[in-house]
Amino acid sequence: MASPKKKLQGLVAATITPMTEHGEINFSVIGQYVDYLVEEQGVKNIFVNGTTGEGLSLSVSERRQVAEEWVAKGRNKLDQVVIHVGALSLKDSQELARHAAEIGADGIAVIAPFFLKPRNKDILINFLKEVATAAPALPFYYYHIPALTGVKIRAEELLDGIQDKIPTFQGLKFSDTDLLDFGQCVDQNRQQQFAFLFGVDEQLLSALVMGATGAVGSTYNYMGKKTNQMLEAFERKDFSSALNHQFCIQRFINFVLKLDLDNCFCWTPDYVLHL
Ligand SMILES: CC(=O)N[C@@H]([C@@H](O)[C@H](O)[C@H](O)CO)[C@@H](O)CC(=O)C(=O)O
Repeated sequence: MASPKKKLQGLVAATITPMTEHGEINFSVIGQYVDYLVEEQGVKNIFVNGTTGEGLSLSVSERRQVAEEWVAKGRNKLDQVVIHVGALSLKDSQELARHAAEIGADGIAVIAPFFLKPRNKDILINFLKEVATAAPALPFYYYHIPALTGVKIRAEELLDGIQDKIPTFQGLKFSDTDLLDFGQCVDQNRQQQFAFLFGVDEQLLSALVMGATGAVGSTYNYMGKKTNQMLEAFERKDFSSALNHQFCIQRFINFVLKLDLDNCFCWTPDYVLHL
């Protein structure tokens, strides 16, 4: 079984993929980006090529290069670099999983295929297993984001017996607001050492109460420091302060939502600069 250096916990920034004005990846800023996360935001884990990183809009070649650059620039600075390798093509996904292992990533994550969707848990597990098998030494995370994939198979159902099928399964990245499903994932797997990573930044405090062990999100790129204050308050059982931090984060996110930005889905620091 894959054994990570240590369990993935705390904040994980879902990184933006920096682009030039000509639509090419701007590799030159990734080193500075790592330093910014670590030094200014106190965030030492990253999730690359996910939703925020627009991994599914990049070519396989671009995804490989982006992953390589983050791993290289994060070496000896970041704790863990998880690469999202989900794709509609199983072969692409397997190639990206193998590549993540070769370059020394700390884990891989996969979303459900979202065009010809798996009709049930077994079909989805089989797909995930085929990808996980391509990187047998890497911790594997399932990335549950039903609002975007349209795959509504409950995470709780998926996790039932998952390590029998996917021995490298290490945790769940849960990007959904269904706290019943999330809570039951935690409750029914207390004997396991899974990472339960919540992905709705504006509701993280509720998920901490349910047993989240960490969080993956876009806003930790620039509100990592603030969110870390909330995690610290929660840890010392100062729930009033934790709630104040969460409300502050919510006010920001609510403000951005009200901007009604046409076709803008990513939560980039540009928004912050406009505040
Ligand atoms: C749909 C979406 O982009 N969700 C974000 C959240 O961090 C989200 O931006 C935040 O909660 C604000 O709504 C993350 O769950 C996505 C994520 O972790 C990723 O980029 O892979």
